[in-house]
Amino acid sequence: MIEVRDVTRSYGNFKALDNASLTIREGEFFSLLGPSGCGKTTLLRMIAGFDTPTNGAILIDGQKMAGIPANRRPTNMVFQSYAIFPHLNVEQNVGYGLKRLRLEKAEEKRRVDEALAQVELGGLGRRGAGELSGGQRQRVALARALVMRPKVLLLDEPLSALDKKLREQMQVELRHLQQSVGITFVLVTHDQYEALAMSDRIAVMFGGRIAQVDTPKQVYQRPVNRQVADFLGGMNFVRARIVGEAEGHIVVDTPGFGQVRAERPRQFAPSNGSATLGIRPERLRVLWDEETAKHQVSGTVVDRHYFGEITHLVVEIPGFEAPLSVTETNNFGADDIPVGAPIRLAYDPDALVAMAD
Ligand SMILES: Nc1ncnc2c1ncn2[C@@H]1O[C@H](COP(=O)(O)OP(=O)(O)OP(=O)(O)O)[C@@H](O)[C@H]1O
Repeated sequence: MIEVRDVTRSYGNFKALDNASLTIREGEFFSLLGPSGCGKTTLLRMIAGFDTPTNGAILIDGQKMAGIPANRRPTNMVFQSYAIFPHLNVEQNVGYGLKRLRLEKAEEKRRVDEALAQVELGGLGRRGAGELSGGQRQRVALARALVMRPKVLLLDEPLSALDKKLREQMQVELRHLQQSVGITFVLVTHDQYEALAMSDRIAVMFGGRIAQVDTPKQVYQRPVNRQVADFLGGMNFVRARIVGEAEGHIVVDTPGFGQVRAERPRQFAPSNGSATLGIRPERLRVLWDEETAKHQVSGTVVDRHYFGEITHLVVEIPGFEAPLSVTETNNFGADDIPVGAPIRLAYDPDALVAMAD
């Protein structure tokens, strides 16, 4: 288990990390997600022991890490530029870190073979580093870290150099690998899809602060504020007036959706009387022909963008301050709806999320 307790990292007056606290559980796939410069690499490097907190403490398995150098920590890091040695073959690259353990030759070979099998590179041990694809090089870098049998594997944007298709394939593989070896993975990424696809839990960070720590579904469906909602994908925002409060819920009124009961936002100051209501574009559904729904709004299509499997519609609704974005699959012909056409949209009130303003 990793505990980050009130950790700040300052450079002069600038705080790269500002009083961050979180707990990463044993065996968890945990991601640090946020835009460039939010402090995620800074936090990862401090867990690894490559950097030191200005204030606060980092504990691994209950032990304070202050003063313990990187090579004495139960962690191992896989870097973005997967720094494998070009003059060594795959086996030599993977076995490199084992040299200082002075194992018996047979034991060393057994561990290298095991690590290569874990990343599905068995049989490629004699290949030169220069004779590998990008995906294979990434696997060598992973094997090189796994061979040290760390309790925690730290990954700094490990897939960012790969093209989209390979990256998606490696995301699945990395997740399987983590489940089969059962060790804790901490991943730094600025790619929300990557974090959502792979993680047990995600810490979303902005400007050196941790905004939310939750499961992928929770951060996506129940973001604590607009910033988190926006970073994790498209979101329609509607300003709402708070007209009632109940246990764990609030009742809000909007000109467009009327009165709805919503889960009470976690970061919420009830005094100011207003909140923001959000709904994801894919939670609005086009109603065709005579179809009706209990909850629906009507408007006009003002723009349309075709993306192959889906179409993105922009819909103006009387009473709404901004047009709604709608993503609809092309199964029923959303790609043929003309701009200017009248349209009705169904929504589930449970898909509306109230956020602090
Ligand atoms: N040695 C340093 N001196 C001064 N400022 C630094 C130093 N290292 C990092 N910073 C600043 O701290 C902030 C956080 O950096 P960090 O590398 O943690 O961001 P990040 O979220 O990992 O971003 P990226 O995805 O671009 O790597 C940035 O504004 C960066 O410029």
